[in-house]
Amino acid sequence: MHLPLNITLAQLNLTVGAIQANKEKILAVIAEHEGSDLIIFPELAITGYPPEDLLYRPDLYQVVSSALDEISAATENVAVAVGHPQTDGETFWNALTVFSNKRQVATYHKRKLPNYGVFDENRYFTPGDEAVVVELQGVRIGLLICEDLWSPEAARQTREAGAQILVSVNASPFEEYKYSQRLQVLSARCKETQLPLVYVNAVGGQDELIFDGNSVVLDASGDVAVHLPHCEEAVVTAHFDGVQPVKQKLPTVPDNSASIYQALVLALRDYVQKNGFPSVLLGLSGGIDSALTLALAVDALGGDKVRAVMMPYRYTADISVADAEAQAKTLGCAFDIVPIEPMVNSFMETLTPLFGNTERDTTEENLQARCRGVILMGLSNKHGSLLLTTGNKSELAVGYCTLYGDMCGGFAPIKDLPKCLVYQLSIYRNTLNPKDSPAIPERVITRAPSAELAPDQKDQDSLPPYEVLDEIIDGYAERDLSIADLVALGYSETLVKDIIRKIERNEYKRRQGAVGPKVTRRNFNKDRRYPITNHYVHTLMNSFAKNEG
Ligand SMILES: Nc1ncnc2c1ncn2[C@@H]1O[C@H](COP(=O)(O)OP(=O)(O)OC[C@H]2O[C@@H]([n+]3cccc(C(=O)O)c3)[C@H](O)[C@@H]2O)[C@@H](O)[C@H]1O
Ligand SMILES: Nc1ncnc2c1ncn2[C@@H]1O[C@H](COP(=O)(O)OP(=O)(O)OP(=O)(O)O)[C@@H](O)[C@H]1O
Ligand SMILES: NC(=O)CC[C@H](N)C(=O)O
Repeated sequence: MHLPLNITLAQLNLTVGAIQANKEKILAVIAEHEGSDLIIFPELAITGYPPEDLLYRPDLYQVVSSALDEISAATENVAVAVGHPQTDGETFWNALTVFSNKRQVATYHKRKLPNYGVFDENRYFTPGDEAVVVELQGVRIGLLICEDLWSPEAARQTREAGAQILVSVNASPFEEYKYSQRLQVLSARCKETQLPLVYVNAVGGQDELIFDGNSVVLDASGDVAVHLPHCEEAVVTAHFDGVQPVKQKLPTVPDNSASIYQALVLALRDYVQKNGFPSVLLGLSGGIDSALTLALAVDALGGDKVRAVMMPYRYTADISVADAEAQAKTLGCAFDIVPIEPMVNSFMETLTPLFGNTERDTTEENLQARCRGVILMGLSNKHGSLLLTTGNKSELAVGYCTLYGDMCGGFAPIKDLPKCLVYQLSIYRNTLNPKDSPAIPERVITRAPSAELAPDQKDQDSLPPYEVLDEIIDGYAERDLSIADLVALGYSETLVKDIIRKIERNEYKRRQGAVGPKVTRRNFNKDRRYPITNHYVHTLMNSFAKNEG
């Protein structure tokens, strides 16, 4: 006979390195949920995730230890499971401790350390080597940490050690379609072990990572009984009748566009707020990238914290100025028009004699982008406002952006969105406004994309259609397809080789670019760490030529 059990899932937004503030947040939840039997916090809750090389600092462990003492002292009426790094001076573990009755009941060490994609846990931690099960109200609870669940072994061993309910603490980052992928994995573990699972994820933006929450309780058949919201903090108590979770009303799961959009809003808001910026600004061109970035910024921070600057030059169409102004008005943010003609002319006067008898080329185009960068950085410095840079994944892939020009900025909200996804999210965002006041003017979505750096310039003068470009980038950079694979998909060899060369040649540019949130399965940051000085592209081209010959 088991007593009813109440388990509280604390899906909190914690801040990396803010050990005292994180502890205070944890203590506040404990004080509010003393009627619960067990409160569960996310993976490495004390330090936030991922603490990266902070884990090398010996002083970190002293601060963690005194925070844990305070948490332990608050557990007179409720048990608490809290994640933290731990060391004995030589070995370092990713740990989960259960406190109850003001004492440490058990500490579990993560057995499966993720070391792929954005993860680096082998750099810091040694894997644990045993299952840990604690008994609460006569129910045996097995402890797991995030990656432990992504293969069958650890959950199976925990069941063999006597667990009747699995509890997992997590810092599982968002990417497109991650929720359904995660649910399949979790559900498989429940079916294999025939045990229910309480899965508590972190929420919040942390540099390029977004933790999307979506904590769940699954029953022993792998069906969802409790589901916490996407990209919001939430503390929810799940009720267990014996070892069976009682089903609660489930929230609607946002579709692909909504889930990405909300994740980007969270990432932007947390980056700005956690880094202490009072406001943001951006260059608003009348094009779709800056328009979507503006909508995200206003949704994240409110119009009063956002400034848009239109900086026309002689190639800027009147409709670009009109659309930029209309959008800023609809979204209620500050808007300035600052023509760059005098600046460009002055630079050209100085540079022309130095250029000698050279032809006009992208140098002159880059100068326009750089004049805009100087204006925006001046405003950023003067007002302490963070400059948002507006490049998307397709442009950054092929280097279609100017260093120290439109790449100026401290955060890049859409850097991991291929251009086609920029369109998809813009169309989605417009469904949230009344038809007569779209968040993004319709013409911005329907007109042909242009950098407006030369007369009548269109992106497609230098690049293939974005549907094609995005497919090739996805195939080559995200799925590691070969030239032959891409040609077999129907793309011309010349085009495939040209895009691959551009991708490889522009690693240096991406490396200098601002940080921004991961959305795709493989971003150009932690997920794909390519050398800058790198001749593999020649190897690739040569070996393809040989295969063909
Ligand atoms: N491996 C390497 N390591 C370090 N630095 C390297 C490098 N290779 C070149 N560089 C340096 O980088 C410089 C070239 O880079 P950069 O100055 O950026 O200029 P670049 O890549 O030559 O030109 C920028 C391109 O982006 C297009 N654009 C610009 C602005 C906005 C948009 C848009 O639609 O959004 C498009 C523009 O039309 C042009 O085709 C060279 O002068 C060289 O010194
Ligand atoms: N006339 C302009 N006024 C203000 N900012 C501009 C202007 N032109 C370019 N920018 C800034 O530089 C970025 C690069 O934009 P550009 O127009 O060159 O091409 P894009 O990548 O198609 O971007 P967008 O779709 O926003 O126009 C813009 O997103 C914007 O932030
Ligand atoms: N922190 C972790 O162990 C995360 C790894 C895991 N595979 C995930 O993305 O959910």
